[in-house]
Amino acid sequence: MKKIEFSNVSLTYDDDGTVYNALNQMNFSVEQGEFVSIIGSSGCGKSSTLSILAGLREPTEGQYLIDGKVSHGTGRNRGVVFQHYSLFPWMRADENIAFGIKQAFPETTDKEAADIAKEYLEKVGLAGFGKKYPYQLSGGMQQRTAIARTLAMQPEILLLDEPFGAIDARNRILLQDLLLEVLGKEKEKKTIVFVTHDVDEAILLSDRILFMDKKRILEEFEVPFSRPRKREEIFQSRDYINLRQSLLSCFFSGIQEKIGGEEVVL
Ligand SMILES: Nc1ncnc2c1ncn2[C@@H]1O[C@H](COP(=O)(O)OP(=O)(O)OP(=O)(O)O)[C@@H](O)[C@H]1O
Repeated sequence: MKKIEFSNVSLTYDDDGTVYNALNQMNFSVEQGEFVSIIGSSGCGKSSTLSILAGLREPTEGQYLIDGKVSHGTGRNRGVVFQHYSLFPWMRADENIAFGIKQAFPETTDKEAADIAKEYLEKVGLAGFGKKYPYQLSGGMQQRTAIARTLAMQPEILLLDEPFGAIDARNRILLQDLLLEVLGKEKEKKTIVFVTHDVDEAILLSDRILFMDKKRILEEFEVPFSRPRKREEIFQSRDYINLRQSLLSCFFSGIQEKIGGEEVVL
């Protein structure tokens, strides 16, 4: 069943009278429970796509459907994690999570919200860090907290906009593995749209990868690995090498046109 459907979505930004077309007649869909990554060069419109899906912007033309119904604005069925951790600096980690829970489920008591916050902190490997303020946590720990907050709000759809983009290489690996582990344990399988520049990250995490350029989806690739996944096994397989090569070719295929020359040496 289609959980998300983008139908001829265009988006223009009006920047003080200068109109810029960021998305052009974009079409794609995501199945219920599917993990889809969107990759593409900087400025191709990935974040704009996600902001429409999150309900933070409305398409200028076209529409998007969730569960078969045209959607507008934000909603409890969607949770977003951004690259910058977006925690409230004046709240402790557990309070940040409990606040999210109370926003999503206002009927929850303070005690229930605190218990759920504790449970989710444990899930992301931060048991014992609930009383810390964001400035007392590393970037990776802050992002774990942001992921815990979003998951604790129990969205059906998880939207992640380069969530590990600001994390160092070692912690990035730990967080990718953690995300796979945590998602694998959720009762309901989430539908996920994940924006990244990182080809390896997209292959490791996704069921399908959409390559974006020229303000729309240009190609899509099925990721042929079963779950649970082991990074070492995947990265040594022939399928991985072939898929990686195909994705990199997408990135480089327009490069002559972009830099304006015939003689490109890579
Ligand atoms: N608020 C805005 N006003 C005007 N133009 C914008 C605005 N936000 C984005 N754009 C432009 O729209 C285009 C798409 O931006 P978007 O952030 O969606 O790309 P992206 O693929 O996510 O880029 P990156 O990978 O660098 O984050 C870019 O050319 C950007 O400059």
